[in-house]
Amino acid sequence: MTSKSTSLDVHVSDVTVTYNNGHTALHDASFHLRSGSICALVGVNGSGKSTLFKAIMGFVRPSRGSVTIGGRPVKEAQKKSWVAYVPQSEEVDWTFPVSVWDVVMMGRYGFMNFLRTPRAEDKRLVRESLERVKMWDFRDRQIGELSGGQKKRVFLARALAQGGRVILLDEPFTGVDVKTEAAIIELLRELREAGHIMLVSTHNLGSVPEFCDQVVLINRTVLAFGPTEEVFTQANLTLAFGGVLRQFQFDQSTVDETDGRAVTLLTDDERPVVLGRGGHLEHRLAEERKQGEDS
Ligand SMILES: Nc1ncnc2c1ncn2[C@@H]1O[C@H](COP(=O)(O)OP(=O)(O)OP(=O)(O)O)[C@@H](O)[C@H]1O
Repeated sequence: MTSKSTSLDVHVSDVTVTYNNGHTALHDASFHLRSGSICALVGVNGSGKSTLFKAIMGFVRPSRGSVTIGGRPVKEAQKKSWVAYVPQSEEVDWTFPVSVWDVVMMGRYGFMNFLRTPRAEDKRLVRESLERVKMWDFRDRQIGELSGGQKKRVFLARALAQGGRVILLDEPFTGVDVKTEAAIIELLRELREAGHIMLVSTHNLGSVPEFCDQVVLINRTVLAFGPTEEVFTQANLTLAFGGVLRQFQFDQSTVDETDGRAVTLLTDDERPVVLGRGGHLEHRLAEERKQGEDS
């Protein structure tokens, strides 16, 4: 395991991935993630988000370009369990008879011998991780008997138990209620403070400005990458989503006709992103206003 202070920046440089059937799912993709940051990965279905995750995990090999983690090749990062993955619900066989405890213990497999006998340290880390996501009381439950949000938290606990410094989250908010979403976001913020890197694929555009420092907009290549307020513009989102993105413009507030605000909602049918008259992110402004009032 690495110490908390080890910087494990992720460099994706000109990555092209072509599958065995000849399909190029991703070409010339480049971006860079710093320690202690959260980056959203946003794109339509089939735009190459999972392919990018697989390239960072070392499950597919780029035909061109490279991915490095802490300056090392992904194969080395894989051996050291630096990269952890929180899967989409659809990828998991929920009928498989394993308990919550077993799933989180899987995060420790990379540190065990071939008999997979957990040591005291493994058990301690599993317990701590379950407590951290507030799922300790559910440790003996079968994984299939949990709600969508609880399942997500268990897989996040597995990533924590693994000690993953780079955590890839695939659609963590699908099928979870607003309260659970807020709890997951809070946890991701804590992990950011602790120096983790998180790359979060999401269709939930409205929550991205709430917690993501950066955004990668993707459609078979990186269309835009940078700070959220620079990348999350109407023009870029339209470029990434094309006709899928629905736009609503409101020229007047229904609450107070004289407040002079006009907003645009952009949504691909989950939580919309709200842009003000000048195309700025409304969420950021609301937060800045609140901070101003508090200070
Ligand atoms: N193993 C594979 N062999 C061939 N083509 C593949 C393979 N995996 C994915 N693809 C293709 O590569 C493209 C990108 O797929 P990918 O799963 O990376 O997209 P995605 O952005 O994660 O999609 P979604 O949002 O639907 O999960 C798609 O056209 C897909 O059909």
